[in-house]
Amino acid sequence: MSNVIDIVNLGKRHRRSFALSDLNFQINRSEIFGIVGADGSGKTTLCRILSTLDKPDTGDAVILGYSLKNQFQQLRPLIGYLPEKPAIYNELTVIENIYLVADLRKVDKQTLPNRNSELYKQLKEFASLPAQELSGGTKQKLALYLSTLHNPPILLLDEATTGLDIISRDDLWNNLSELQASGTTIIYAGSDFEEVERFSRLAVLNKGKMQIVGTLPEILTTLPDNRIFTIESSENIPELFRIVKGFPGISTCYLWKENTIRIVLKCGVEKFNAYLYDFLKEGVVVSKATPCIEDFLLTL
Ligand SMILES: Nc1ncnc2c1ncn2[C@@H]1O[C@H](COP(=O)(O)OP(=O)(O)OP(=O)(O)O)[C@@H](O)[C@H]1O
Repeated sequence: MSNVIDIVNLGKRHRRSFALSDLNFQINRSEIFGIVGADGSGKTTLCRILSTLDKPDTGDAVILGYSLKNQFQQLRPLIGYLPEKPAIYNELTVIENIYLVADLRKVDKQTLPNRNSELYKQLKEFASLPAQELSGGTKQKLALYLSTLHNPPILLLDEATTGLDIISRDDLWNNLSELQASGTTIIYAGSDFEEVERFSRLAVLNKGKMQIVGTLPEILTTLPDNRIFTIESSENIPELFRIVKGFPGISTCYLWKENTIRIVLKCGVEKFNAYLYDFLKEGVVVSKATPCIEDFLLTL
């Protein structure tokens, strides 16, 4: 598989501290590639650099054969970017927003119905509606259309499904799958861990550093499979949480669902069970769990 993005020693300084340091990885053609990390891990900074809006302070990325640092003008038409807060003119209608961006991108308006045609069809019924009257999901569809109407081979999205309901999310992902099938390379940055299964591969960022790159199963195999457990109880979860957290062999401990705590242990479960038994005689169920991305991120 050929790579379309080759990131080499990439770094970005904000004031005195590094928001990104020494990133190295490749993204292949037609991947849906995830950039995953906690808030503040550097996802937006990386998206802004890859979309040519910001320049790196160290290193470079070669995108479709062009240097990000030295040839960003040639790169701009090849990249679509859907930022966390898309630039949509609320007072303008859907079609006015589309025409405005078409003019800026020097795209012939006659060709618009053939560009990302399925999405165009979906938006057509709202053509004369001011953007401010659109639902969240339809507004995000408009934002996606605006960022792809110049048919970029690379599309970057930052937290694109945040705040959307499950139906709008699925809709957006269907649109992205269609773009991928037509050859677009998609890079999706987000902190919603439910989305990770949609990525062909992902890079995990932690405080601006690249922690790991791989498929989800590859990343999860780095976790100690026999040391991840859920603890369920029908009562006083905050007190149970405090007790569990006090166990010296805990690597990670977090609230998983309303009445379930999830843990990653540094030691065998027997020691943990013995510790727990000293505090609570009954009503607590400890079960082995299948590793998930949250276990990985919270163990960092
Ligand atoms: N313009 C800026 N000036 C100074 N510091 C900045 C600037 N932009 C980002 N930072 C800092 O850089 C780090 C990375 O921020 P960034 O927004 O890239 O992270 P993120 O993973 O996208 O977070 P979030 O998910 O909250 O948007 C943070 O510590 C942030 O405070």
